[in-house]
Amino acid sequence: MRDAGHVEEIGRVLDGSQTGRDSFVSASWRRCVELYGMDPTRSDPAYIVTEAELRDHRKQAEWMIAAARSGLQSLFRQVAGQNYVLLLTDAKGVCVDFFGDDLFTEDLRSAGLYLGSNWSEDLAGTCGVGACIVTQEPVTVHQDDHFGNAHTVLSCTAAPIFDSLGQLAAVLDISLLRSPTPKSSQNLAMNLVTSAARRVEMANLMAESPRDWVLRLSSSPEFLDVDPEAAVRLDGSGRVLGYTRAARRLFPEGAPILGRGIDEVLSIDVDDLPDLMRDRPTEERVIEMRDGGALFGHAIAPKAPRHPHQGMRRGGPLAGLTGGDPEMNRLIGQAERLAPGNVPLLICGETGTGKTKLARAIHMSSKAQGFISLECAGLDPQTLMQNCAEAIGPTTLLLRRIEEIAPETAIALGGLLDRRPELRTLATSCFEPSQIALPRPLFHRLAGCALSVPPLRMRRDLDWLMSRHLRRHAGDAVRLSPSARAELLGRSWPGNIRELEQVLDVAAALCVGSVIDLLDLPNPVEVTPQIEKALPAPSDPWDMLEEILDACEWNMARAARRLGVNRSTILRRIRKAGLRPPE
Ligand SMILES: Nc1ncnc2c1ncn2[C@@H]1O[C@H](COP(=O)(O)OP(=O)(O)OP(=O)(O)O)[C@@H](O)[C@H]1O
Repeated sequence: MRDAGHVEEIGRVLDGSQTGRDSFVSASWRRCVELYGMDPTRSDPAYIVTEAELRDHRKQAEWMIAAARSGLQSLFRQVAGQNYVLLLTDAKGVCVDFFGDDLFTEDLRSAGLYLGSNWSEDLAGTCGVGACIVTQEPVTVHQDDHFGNAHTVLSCTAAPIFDSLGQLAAVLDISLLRSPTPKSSQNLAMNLVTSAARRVEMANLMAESPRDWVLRLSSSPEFLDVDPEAAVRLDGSGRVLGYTRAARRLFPEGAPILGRGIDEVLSIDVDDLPDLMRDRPTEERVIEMRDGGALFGHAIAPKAPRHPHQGMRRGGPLAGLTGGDPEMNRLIGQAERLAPGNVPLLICGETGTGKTKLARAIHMSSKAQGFISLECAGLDPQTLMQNCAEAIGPTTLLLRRIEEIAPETAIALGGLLDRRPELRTLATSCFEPSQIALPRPLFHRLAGCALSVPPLRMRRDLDWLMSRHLRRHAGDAVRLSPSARAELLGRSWPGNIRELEQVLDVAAALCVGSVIDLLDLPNPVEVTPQIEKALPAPSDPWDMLEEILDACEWNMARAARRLGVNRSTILRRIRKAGLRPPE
């Protein structure tokens, strides 16, 4: 009776009645009859391609099968024991990979759920894979949503997988031989299959992008690094070379995406990508969208650049750091010449002047492939070693605020650099080189050349920095009134560019309309000498003298070598500190 009712309902839909079916199902039924000339009363068996045809289909889909395999395996593990079967079909609907429970092989075969079955709509009628190919959207075709009577026991949920150029490449289908009657019972299957399809697209994009930047995006900071929602692959000038399906939403509906500049839709350009790398806290990796809203970004640098300097926009990431200030131009000139070599660099300057940004730009202009960034305050020797253990080949080791390194970590670092010549250090410090309290040998290992970043109050490109920040973070329309601009140009900026950015962000949020006026500017925060005094003093390696002596079994010569001083200094310090060797 159910079969007769099904045929009768198809008839009513063809006559234009609404029967409560999803509209994509009704549309598919109409295509089956009117376009493919199918008869709902016939129970046609599944269409299986020949062995030779299957080999061809699998060969063409080889790259997708490889990209999808581990995703499918983990999805199958999640649904193990629940009678689901997973199919990966190519864009024509032919099943090229298959995961099912061996117990049901015969049942699955007779339902057409196995390798080589063709689920395109014109052969199989309304079905999950077929409807997904036509609509290019995830769908559930549940029981008598199917057109042919042969399939009305099945429930099929399918999601499309797109290649990085936006073309449909495959369909991932999760099917049940027997399912509960409500279609909503398949909501979980829908979530599983769409997430798995998204991950396959991500894996595919990553696999084809070792020489390009990839920007991963997520609306939730918690999932940014582990399971991002979308990703784009970018060339050296920030143009889109590839994308996952979910990244479409960033771009205007219907407009082409490939070749567009990422700065057209997000408030960043290619020079900002190093600031979005994983070593930065997630909450600092916020990207504003041109049409409002914000996303969290995770940029992955090319593993093997096409050529150390090739591919980046003319001038490269270093040139993007100056707006014509003569001191900055001189510094950038030095950095450009030093970047490709292996000389360890010590980058000094006040807080917020852009030392870290300069270090990242130097890394991007170097031959190094790996990039490790560590904050020295609180860094223990184990964490240092663990972070460096996985580095293979030429690697940049960025040590932020080297003046805060603990003595035992400084000792470990010296040993590490001895053993691992492929690590090139870039160290930053808020102190002048002469004020940095480090054992001499280590200091010289880190400071092959010292670069000094000028404070903002000395820079003559403040105007350029302000306009650039406003353009990227507040939108093209927002500008400064002449009096607000004059006030900002006259400030002393103890917090340097970081402070400037915060002042502009606050002003842009407070201003009414698109002009920032004097009253919109937050008052400058002056750091008083008392506050400065309260800041922790740089750590002193002599505080660790006893531990160092213990580690050297009280051998004065060894301890002297570790601390980079002579034996008599060690003896003098031992006396001064009243230390005694253990009994
Ligand atoms: N040349 C520049 N052009 C534009 N923005 C810059 C430039 N240099 C730094 N910035 C911005 O200024 C902020 C501070 O930069 P960064 O973290 O590199 O400073 P820093 O000197 O390393 O600070 P600290 O020593 O306090 O860690 C960041 O938001 C960075 O993007």
